[in-house]
Amino acid sequence: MEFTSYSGRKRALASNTARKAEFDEIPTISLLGEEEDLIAQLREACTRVGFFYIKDHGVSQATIDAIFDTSKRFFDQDLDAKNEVHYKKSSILRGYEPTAEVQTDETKKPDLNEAFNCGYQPDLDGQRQAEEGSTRAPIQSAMQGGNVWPLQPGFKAGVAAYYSEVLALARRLVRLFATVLGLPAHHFDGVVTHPGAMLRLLKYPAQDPKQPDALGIGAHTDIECFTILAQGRQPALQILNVEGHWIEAPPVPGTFVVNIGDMLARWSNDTMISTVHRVLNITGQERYSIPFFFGPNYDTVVHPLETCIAEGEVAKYDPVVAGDYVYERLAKSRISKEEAESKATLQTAVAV
Ligand SMILES: O=C(O)CCC(=O)C(=O)O
Ligand SMILES: [Fe+2]
Repeated sequence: MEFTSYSGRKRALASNTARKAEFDEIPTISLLGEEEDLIAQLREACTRVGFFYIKDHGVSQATIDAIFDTSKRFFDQDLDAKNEVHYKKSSILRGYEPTAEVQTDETKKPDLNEAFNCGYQPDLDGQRQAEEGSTRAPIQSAMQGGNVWPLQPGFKAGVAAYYSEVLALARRLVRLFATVLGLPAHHFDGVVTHPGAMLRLLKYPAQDPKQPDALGIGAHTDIECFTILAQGRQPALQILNVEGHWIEAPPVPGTFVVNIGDMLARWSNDTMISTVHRVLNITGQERYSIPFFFGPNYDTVVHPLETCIAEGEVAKYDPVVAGDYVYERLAKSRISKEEAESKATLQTAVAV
């Protein structure tokens, strides 16, 4: 058996069922660790597994509990209220995704989850700084546009509180990852000022264990640089390890799951690995989760870093504008090719 992800990579699949992870198969890393040790642990996790838990991350439990509560109240509304912010009303695929409208794995049925997506806007960023006038010509990307917000009282405030805290954590991870890649810690600071960072609220129904062709979310690799995932109480996330076995990544109180996405794999010339994962919720109960997908400012040109190309090696990927890459990948599992092609802003000149 084989699985081909959107990035074109093929991965071997040994079987279709998941087993419990062996101790240390998905490492847990404390962010309070001493810097040198922390970098060594992150290097190991990012280059060998692509998935790990972080603890002592600094995001308050009260904020996490509040966003899960906000999420539940959003999904509890009737379909008409949720469809007011349907993602097809947004030019950049933000808003509400009803169940079975997104097909992440083309070999399976559409995903069972319902979702709500929103992206960066300055009032969600507690660390925002006035930007200095840039001298370079602006690069347009296909992700130009804004969020859509439901009318639900307290929704935006609840999202903003969580988004701001998790964004600060993401910027901290960016500096640690820069160090892991042999760069100065502040190397990426200038390209994460208004980052392509998408927060996604997810609700998975309890699925029929006898219908394995429909998944909560089909097997995939994430699009952006890395994901910080808050899991609710139900274990359902599975990751495909290097031997081709599905292993469970259950929720662990006090932790987030962090995984590397395809954009950072490209940027690091595959030094960091983007690991296939899926959600199969056969717990008999509804499941909620909240991933935060972090990437650079959408106008950033991402091409393999010199420090990641060893002597005698070549860059494995062509340059991409971050926003174009994200739009193209989101569109692939959401809208028809014709709809995507008719989008005027997609005619972006890639100036390198
Ligand atoms: O819900 C989860 O645990 C994971 C969700 C996920 O993989 C995604 O939205 O990309
Ligand atoms: Fe994912």
